[in-house]
Amino acid sequence: MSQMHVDPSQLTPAVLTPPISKSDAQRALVLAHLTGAWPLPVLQEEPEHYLPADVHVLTRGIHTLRQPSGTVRDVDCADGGAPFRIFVTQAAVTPGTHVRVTGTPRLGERPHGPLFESLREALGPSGLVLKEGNPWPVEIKAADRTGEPVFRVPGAQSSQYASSLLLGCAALYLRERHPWRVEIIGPLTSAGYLELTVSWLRRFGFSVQEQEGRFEVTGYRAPERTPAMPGDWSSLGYLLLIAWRTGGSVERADLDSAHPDQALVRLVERAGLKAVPGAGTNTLRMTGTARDGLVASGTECPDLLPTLAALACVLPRPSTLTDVGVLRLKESDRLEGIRTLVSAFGGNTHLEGETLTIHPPTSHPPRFSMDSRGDHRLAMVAATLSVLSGVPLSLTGPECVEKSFPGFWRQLERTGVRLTS
Ligand SMILES: O=C(O)C1=C[C@@H](OP(=O)(O)O)[C@@H](O)[C@H](O)C1
Ligand SMILES: C=C(OP(=O)(O)O)C(=O)O
Repeated sequence: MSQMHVDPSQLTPAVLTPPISKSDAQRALVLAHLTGAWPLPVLQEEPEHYLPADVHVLTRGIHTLRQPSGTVRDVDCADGGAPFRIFVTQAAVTPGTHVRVTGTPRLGERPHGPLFESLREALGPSGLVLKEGNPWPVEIKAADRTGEPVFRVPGAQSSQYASSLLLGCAALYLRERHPWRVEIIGPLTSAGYLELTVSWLRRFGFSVQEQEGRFEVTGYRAPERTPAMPGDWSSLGYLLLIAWRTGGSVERADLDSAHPDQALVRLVERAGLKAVPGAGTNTLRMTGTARDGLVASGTECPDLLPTLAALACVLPRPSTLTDVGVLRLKESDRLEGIRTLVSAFGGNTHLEGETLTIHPPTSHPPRFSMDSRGDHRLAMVAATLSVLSGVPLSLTGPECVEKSFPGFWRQLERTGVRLTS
């Protein structure tokens, strides 16, 4: 595992650029495939080295589904939760498909059972084969017919099950020309991501009816143009905080995006920070002086909580993160990761039920160390804390940022941070 030293002693203002959002791109990829807009022009225009690895993962998966059927094909989903879950449903509803899917050990450990069960319940009687290895490979032979047009799935662990199934409903609607729906059992976590899926379906011309936990695809009419791809609000979270500290700005910060992590703009206001327009379209900078702690929920914006935890370490008062249980189910146990980061920086955390309180340190340490545990967000969040505090960081495993933000280290260098191995 490689080592990186982050030296934030000579910061300078810069205009910083996030990558496109992998969550938006994954939805657009599937819908482009289904509606005849493949390959998606906006992705072709993006510099190859700036595309999140998870976008490549799903692109390869869909490419497989577009090949003539007949042979068993292997698909590697690497560490991609959403790409894997989205791909599984598309494979299950694409007649003639027979694939063997693999991924990292961590992806294999993450929960997928409710999605598999939902697919088996709806499509198993119609010929779907979905066999789990230990945990890999997951073998899928598509259903050749269908039955009752409904997928039922629990909402508690992940919104990705419902998003994946709703994209499956779009595929089945186009095939059968009658409505298909997803019924969510119990409360839905990360609901904003299912709304993101609905918003992409609509942008691609699908009609979606929503009513008390039921999401139904009821129509399709080709749109006049393919929608634009916004900058990634999860990545904008790190960059906006870095811009606050360095006096720089960020571009591609589209405030009309439907991404849940746009909540950052509202959530930091409690701490005394404000995002204001910078020079240029969709350019923002951050002003204000830290005066209080933060309050944020893992149900609203799970991927933002590690970023907010980094900010919490440099605020004058404690911060509260609620509904943190879902963080255990990500690329690493991020609840544990946040607690480790705060304590490496000299602060304290207190967990009561699903609520984590972060007490910032009274004085900053001379330096701190962090192991990313292969989790892109922990790597970028540790580096963000280093910039926010001016404290040098020794980071183990920096390369995992590829998953969502391959250009992260280059952006950090633009703002004067010196990186050495
Ligand atoms: O649908 C998506 O693109 C995502 C949904 C969220 O996951 P959960 O719904 O599992 O919380 C989020 O954490 C993940 O990074 C991306
Ligand atoms: C949880 C994440 O992604 P996924 O679930 O798609 O692996 C993430 O990017 O923070």
